[in-house]
Amino acid sequence: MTAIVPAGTDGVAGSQPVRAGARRPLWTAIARYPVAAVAGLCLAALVLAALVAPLIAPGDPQYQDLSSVLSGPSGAHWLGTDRLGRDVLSRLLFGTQVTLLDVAIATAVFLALGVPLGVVAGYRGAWLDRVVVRFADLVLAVPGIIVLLMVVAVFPGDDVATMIALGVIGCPGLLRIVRGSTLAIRGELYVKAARLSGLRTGAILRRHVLPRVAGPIIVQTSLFCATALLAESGLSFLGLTRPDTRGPSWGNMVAEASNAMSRTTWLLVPTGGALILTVMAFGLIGDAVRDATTSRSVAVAPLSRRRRRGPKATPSAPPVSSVSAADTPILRVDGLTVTLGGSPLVQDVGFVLAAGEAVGIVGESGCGKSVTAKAVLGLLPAGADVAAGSITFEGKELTALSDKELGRVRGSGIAFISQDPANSLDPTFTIGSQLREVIRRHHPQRRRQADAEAERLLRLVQLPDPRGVLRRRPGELSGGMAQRVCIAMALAARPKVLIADEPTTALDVTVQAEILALLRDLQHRLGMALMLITHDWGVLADVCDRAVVMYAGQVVESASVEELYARPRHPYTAALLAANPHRAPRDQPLPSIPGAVPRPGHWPEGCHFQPRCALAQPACGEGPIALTPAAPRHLSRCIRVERMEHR
Ligand SMILES: Nc1ncnc2c1ncn2[C@@H]1O[C@H](COP(=O)(O)OP(=O)(O)OP(=O)(O)O)[C@@H](O)[C@H]1O
Repeated sequence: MTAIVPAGTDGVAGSQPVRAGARRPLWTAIARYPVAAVAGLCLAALVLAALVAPLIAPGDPQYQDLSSVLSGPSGAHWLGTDRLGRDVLSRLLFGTQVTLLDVAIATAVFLALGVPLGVVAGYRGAWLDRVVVRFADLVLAVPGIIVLLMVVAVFPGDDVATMIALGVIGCPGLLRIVRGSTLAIRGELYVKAARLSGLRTGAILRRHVLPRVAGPIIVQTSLFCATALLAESGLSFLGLTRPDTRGPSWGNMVAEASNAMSRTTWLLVPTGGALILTVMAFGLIGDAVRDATTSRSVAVAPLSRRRRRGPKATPSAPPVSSVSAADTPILRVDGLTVTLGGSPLVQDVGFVLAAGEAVGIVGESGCGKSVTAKAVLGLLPAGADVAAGSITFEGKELTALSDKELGRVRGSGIAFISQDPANSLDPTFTIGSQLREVIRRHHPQRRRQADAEAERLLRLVQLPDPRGVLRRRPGELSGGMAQRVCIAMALAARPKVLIADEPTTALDVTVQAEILALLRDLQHRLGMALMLITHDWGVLADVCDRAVVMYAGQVVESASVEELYARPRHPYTAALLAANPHRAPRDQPLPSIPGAVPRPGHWPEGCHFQPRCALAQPACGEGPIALTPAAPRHLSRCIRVERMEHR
């Protein structure tokens, strides 16, 4: 057995952070680009000038002083006058109002279509994604200028209609970028962890997805604003939008200046300069946000994109019984077969978990341990389905539940902790914020109460300085601390079953021992059932009461841990135990099992282990072998079980 070091402070407070540096807020990151900051200030000044134009403009923009036409800058007219003697500064200020309002309309439509459609398509996937992508392809395929001219023809002089059309034409670019970013974020472990902790889709999108796609959205928006500004000016220059008689815009001021070009070139300077500077400001802000978001992602290191959410499990066929009776089972898996593309990933898997019991699922890599856990959580990979069998939690059939109902069970009934704590937490938010949200999701309460509960949970998982930890971001925590926070989050809803998928794999040895001791302690104190996935017999012996051994998608043996250690009744268990470094004689080479676990779709007929088994005989390959009692509360899937007894 592995010696467990009592939980202490080693590897908790003193360990090195998992990632260097905390995630900087976007605005702080942008502030590092002075040119962009100046561009931002210029834009802000422009918006302010547009808002207060009636107060600061020297005169009426339409007032004609025919005694002073085409005059240059003077004390009376700071920016001169046009061909009708109208004050250029006043026209520029009022024109800013019109032009910026038009740009704002187009941008609002661009954002209102691009962001929600992109996020929903990327997050939901399936048919919704296909419909949204087809819509984007369709809009992209239609030449934008033709659409704009058609709108201008149908709504002559209506700049609002033209700007709405511009927003629609521009949105597919944004939609595709947001969709792509959301697709990547959806696969992140912390999004999966948020789903497992029972957070609603809206809350996940708001808290975990939108902040991460904000950078690309701002970049695209600033570029679109520049395009909309040029398009608006171009169309009004051509006289295709709002006529000059309804007030100036930058476009019709440029048109006026070009008509007077043969007499003076000055008229083009104020409006042309304002246009160029504004387009440049949008571009510079876009560049700065892009650079800032890139450097932020580099600072926090790429997150893993491993497991994706699968479709809802389909109701199963009648169960094939392959489990022993146990005291008040809280979780019961019976005859479970999961297929992917018609080929089984796990087959006829059965086991029970009694309330307050710790059961270990053990086996080599690729035997189906994680697929079984994902089936229980209703989070199978895309394309995988429960083809047969039943999974009941407190007597409720989970395979028949809707996504929403399963969401309620996840987190509050069955919680999950993964092997990758660092990536299970959203790097953008503080630990306090993430923990508080999960607490309030399951038990609505005031923020102050939730803060106190968060602190209590961090104390429960033996984190020193819980208040300090609540203020930190995941990047500032060591691996051991991050796993303790994940455990605290899993416990927030007071679950009855905790599934831990190799929870110590990513941690160093001392911290591994501390986390295992913590899990065992919590399981006893809270009376929670624990399903621990591991390939380490030492871990199993330290934490679990019973073990379920899996090989090539099947349960091949299940019994109490002591019984398995003392009297394994399946050659695979015996071979695994013999290869266990904790039990092997020191001065002899460690025995290994010849060959490798066959991949799904390549399982042999009959016993899946027989090609690697020293006891195999022709009958082992003749047909399916059932999991049958080999001793009281001891099941084995082997027809040579008697031979095992006499070894
Ligand atoms: N999304 C997927 N697509 C295709 N095959 C998959 C997928 N997920 C799992 N599998 C296959 O299913 C089998 C069981 O995988 P699973 O992850 O459950 O194994 P495991 O026993 O948990 O191994 P490990 O200890 O390495 O996590 C493996 O052969 C794996 O390649």
